[in-house]
Amino acid sequence: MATDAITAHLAQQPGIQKLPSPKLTLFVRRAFLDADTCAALCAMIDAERRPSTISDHNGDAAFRTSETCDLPATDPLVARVDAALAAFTGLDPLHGEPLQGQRYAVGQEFKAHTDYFEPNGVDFHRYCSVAGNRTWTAMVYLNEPEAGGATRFKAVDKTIQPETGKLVCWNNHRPDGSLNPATIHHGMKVRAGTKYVITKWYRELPWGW
Ligand SMILES: O=C(O)CCC(=O)C(=O)O
Ligand SMILES: [Fe+2]
Repeated sequence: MATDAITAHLAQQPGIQKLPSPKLTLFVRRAFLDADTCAALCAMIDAERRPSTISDHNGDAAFRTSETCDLPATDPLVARVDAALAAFTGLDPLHGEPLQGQRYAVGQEFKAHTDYFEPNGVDFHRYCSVAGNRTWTAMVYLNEPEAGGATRFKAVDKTIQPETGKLVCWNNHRPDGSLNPATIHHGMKVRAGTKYVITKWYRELPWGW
């Protein structure tokens, strides 16, 4: 589906909320996943985590301090969540990167960044030569840390609080197809407890599954 068709499809989903901003196409759907599914995903993330990485290193070793888990697409639960994300968003599952989990302990964060790859960045070819750049991001909070851990979109002055099962998705491009710097967002420091999310990024072209 074309970008505009995805936006229209999302806008029709039950329970959807659209950010009222001309600068950023972003949707929130509370209780997208049930608590049992979220808990099972948290356990998978706990079992297989590794330090998170970034592209285009900027010299700040503390830029992304969380841990990441590559969730196996062959696992029935992961496959069900993947299919639910594709159906809800209308995005082509073949254009999706493998689903990932992210875990933030107290003090961990992912500083302000965009999810697309900078066309002039040193890592662009490495990450984008096969499937192109990222199009949409879908993220689901799997739990509620006791304090901190919100996601802040500073360009539109919007802060989203973690809530078990809450889906946030946004278009990394503007309606005219250009990359949208207003998608800049910060996974803020967890102050108490642990934060878990899943992230699903979609590409311009098939991922090559
Ligand atoms: O954890 C968050 O709130 C944001 C995560 C994020 O931006 C990412 O993984 O790209
Ligand atoms: Fe991000």
